[in-house]
Amino acid sequence: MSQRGLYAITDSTLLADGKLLPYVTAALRGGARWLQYRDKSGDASRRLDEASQLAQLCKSHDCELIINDDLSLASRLGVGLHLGQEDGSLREARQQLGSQALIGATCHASLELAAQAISEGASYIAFGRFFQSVTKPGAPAATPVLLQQARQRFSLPIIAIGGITLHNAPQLLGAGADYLAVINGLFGALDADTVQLRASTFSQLINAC
Ligand SMILES: Cc1ncc(COP(=O)(O)OP(=O)(O)O)c(N)n1
Ligand SMILES: Cc1nc(C(=O)O)sc1CCOP(=O)(O)O
Ligand SMILES: [Mg+2]
Repeated sequence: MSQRGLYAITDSTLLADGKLLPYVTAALRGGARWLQYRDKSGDASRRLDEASQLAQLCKSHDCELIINDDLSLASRLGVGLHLGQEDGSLREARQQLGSQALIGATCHASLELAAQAISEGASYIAFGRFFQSVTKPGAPAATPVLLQQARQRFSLPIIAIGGITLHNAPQLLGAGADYLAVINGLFGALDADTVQLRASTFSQLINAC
């Protein structure tokens, strides 16, 4: 598994109307290393269907698939999982998914939440939001200094999220982020070609740091 890269996150509003597969394909062609399926609908059968298709796509592009919020879907597909503070037990997820599974935790702007997540079995820690986010405007704010502190204290992958664009990404990379988790700055594009170009530019920025 690569240790740095672009972490693309899907959004059911941005990727409605048949855009999910072509836009994700474009992100993977552009070099996204991790993909999170983030769908807040309660439509279990559509979620299973979409996540299964994404699992195939990720496999053929050597990309890790991570399911947001839903341990049972991650377990069913044998893929990774991302849990927020209100999304259930990391220990239970680790137990159910096994020692090799990629399991991430939202840590907001708190090194203590990160230390706790690591002790409970997280494979990566995610901090944010670093900039104003169209997708999640109410998320608590974090600053790049936090990334520097996390870098000094923890050795597992550090993820930055929230309002990230090609323009502001270098600040976070310079402060120590390993992965940039992006929704609107990647998928908020008029066509799939633009998504691919953005993904490859993010990937180049990350590799250059
Ligand atoms: C990589 C990454 N970091 C943070 C989040 C946010 O998770 P959460 O706080 O559970 O919020 P929702 O995404 O579930 O709305 C994330 N999804 N991914
Ligand atoms: C899902 C999510 N979680 C955040 C956090 O800070 O925990 S910010 C966020 C939204 C990320 O989307 P965009 O790249 O469009 O800002
Ligand atoms: Mg969540």
